[in-house]
Order: sequence, then structure tokens, then C-alpha cells
Amino acid sequence: MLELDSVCRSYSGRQVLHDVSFSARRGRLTGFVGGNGAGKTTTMRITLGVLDADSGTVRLDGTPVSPASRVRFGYMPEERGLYPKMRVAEQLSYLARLHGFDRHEARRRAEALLARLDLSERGDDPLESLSLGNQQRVQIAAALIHDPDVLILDEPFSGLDPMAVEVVLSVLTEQAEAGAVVLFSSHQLDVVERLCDDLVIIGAGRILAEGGREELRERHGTRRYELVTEDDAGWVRDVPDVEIDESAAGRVLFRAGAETAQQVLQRAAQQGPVLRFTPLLPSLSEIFKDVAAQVDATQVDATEPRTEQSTHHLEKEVAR
Ligand SMILES: Nc1ncnc2c1ncn2[C@@H]1O[C@H](COP(=O)(O)OP(=O)(O)OP(=O)(O)O)[C@@H](O)[C@H]1O
Repeated sequence: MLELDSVCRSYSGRQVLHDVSFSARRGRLTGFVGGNGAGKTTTMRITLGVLDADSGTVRLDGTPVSPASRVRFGYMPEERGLYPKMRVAEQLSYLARLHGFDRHEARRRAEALLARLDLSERGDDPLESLSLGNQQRVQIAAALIHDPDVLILDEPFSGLDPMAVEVVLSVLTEQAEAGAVVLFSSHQLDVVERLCDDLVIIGAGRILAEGGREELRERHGTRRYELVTEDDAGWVRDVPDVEIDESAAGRVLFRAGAETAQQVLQRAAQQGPVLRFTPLLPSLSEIFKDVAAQVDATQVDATEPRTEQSTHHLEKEVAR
């Protein structure tokens, strides 16, 4: 397990990470989400040791991470860092050689990864001649070339078409299934929602929520319910403590607490046949809005967008 414990960091006197603590488990895909400037890249760079924290620790399996243990880390930076004019396969072999593999093994690894990422036919082409999406696949191959134990990827899915997302996802899933920690940042909530097992939400340099995807959906956001009845269900509108999202003839989509929702169901059953009653869990974007909306206004820094503020009570919740 990779753990960050009370990591703080300032740039030129401005604190951008405030006691950042979270964990990413082996065998799971952990999505790290937050708006622009929330602190994702800074956190990842500290985890990798390319940037120092002002305070706090990063541990892997309970042991503070050292330069020696970071050799087993793989990183795909946001500012993609390969050589544009170098041939793709040659570049990957070169990186494998830097990790200590002999020429034969380096070439084998490069070819296997190119095949895995559907890029075998582009191995002899210079990187810059590939489309941006394919260049990104090469970046992912570069991060994986030494079969890392901890894989950290900054926005790996941005700019990929749906087919490429699936290819990259299956590669990352395989890596996780082999026991690696896989942590990836993203601001595409719909993509993260579909792809990750666990989630860490950061805003204005503070962890706002973390946990399993389903657990967070259970815990956050107002539960919605869909009621479909044979007869008109317009009466739901008049039930106290019910907020209607959509209503048409026999179908109502409403928000309510669990008890009120049960009362609605009972009343609907008394009135006639109930064709469907479904609790709907909030989507990740709704959770994100929910945690951002609970921001403590006293923490507002006028220079940052609203979604990037902090909240004391969310911090307490995360600390539980
Ligand atoms: N080298 C730097 N010097 C000064 N401030 C910086 C530096 N790097 C980042 N920051 C600031 O730190 C904060 C966090 O930035 P960071 O890049 O970690 O966020 P992010 O969540 O990765 O954002 P994005 O999704 O836009 O890439 C921002 O306010 C940013 O302006």
C-alpha cells in the first residue's frame, strides 16, 4: 500500500498542499481527481521524489519511500517527456537499458509493450510522426517498461479515443492485478467513475474525500429515487420533504431522505400498482459537486475557483 501522511508543500510562501493524507492499495486502480490547480501534480511529484515536501511522509508498505525504493516506481508525467525525433521502439529499448536490462531483454520488453498497446506497426517511426493519442500510448509504455511496482500517471486518459481508453485501461488493470499500486489523476469525472476502484478527491490542496467508488456513492450526495406507477404519480409533488427532479404521468424522479422515500413507496402501493421503485446512487460528478458545495466559506481564497476550497468538516470525515 502507498500512503501519504500529512504532506504539506508551499510555492514561494503560498501553501498549495495542506496535510494531504490518503492511501492507494495494491491491486486496485485509484483515481485521483480534482479541478485545475487542486494539487494533483504536486502531490504526485512529491510521491515520486522529484519534488520535496515541506513536511509529511510517503510510505510504501509501511516503510518511508527512499531513492532506492523509487527505482520500482513508474511515472507518466503531465508534461510528456520523450524524445520527439527518436524512433518509438528504440526509445523504449533505451529506457529499458537505463533501468539496467541488457540489449536483448530491453528490445523484448519494448516490443511486448508496443504489441500490448496496439502500436507494433509504429515501432520504427519517430515519436513525433504519431498522432497525439498514439504518442500518449508510447508514454504509458515508457512508464511500464521496467514493470513497476507503483505506477503513477498524470492524466493518462486525456486525449485518448474510446478504443485507446479501453486498451490503456486493460494494461493498467493487468498491472494492478499483478499486485502493483496504480494511481492516476484525472479531471474527467465520467471516465474516472467508470474506470477506477477507489477514489481520492482533492480540492485546493486538501483531501475532500476518499474511499471505494461504491462506498463514496453510498456516503455522499442526496439519494434520488425513481418511481413508476400505473396511475398518475403527480401527488408525490405534494409530499413534504420531497424535491422533484422530473415528473411525467406515471413516472417521478425525486430526492428525499430514506424514510420519506419509503413513505412515498407505501402511499404509491396503496394507490395502485407500482411498476418500479429504484434508489439511484449519485454519480461521481454529483459527489464532486456535493463535497465542493460543503466548502467552508471562511476558507475561501479569492484567487482560486470555488470548487477548490476546503472544508473543515470534510477533513474530519476523511480523518475518521
Ligand atoms: N512550480 C510552481 N511554482 C509556483 N506555483 C506552482 C508551481 N506548480 C504548481 N503551482 C501551483 O500549485 C497549485 C497546485 O498545482 P498542481 O499543478 O499541483 O495542480 P493540478 O491539480 O495538477 O492542476 P491541473 O489539473 O491544472 O494540472 C496551483 O495553484 C499551481 O498554480
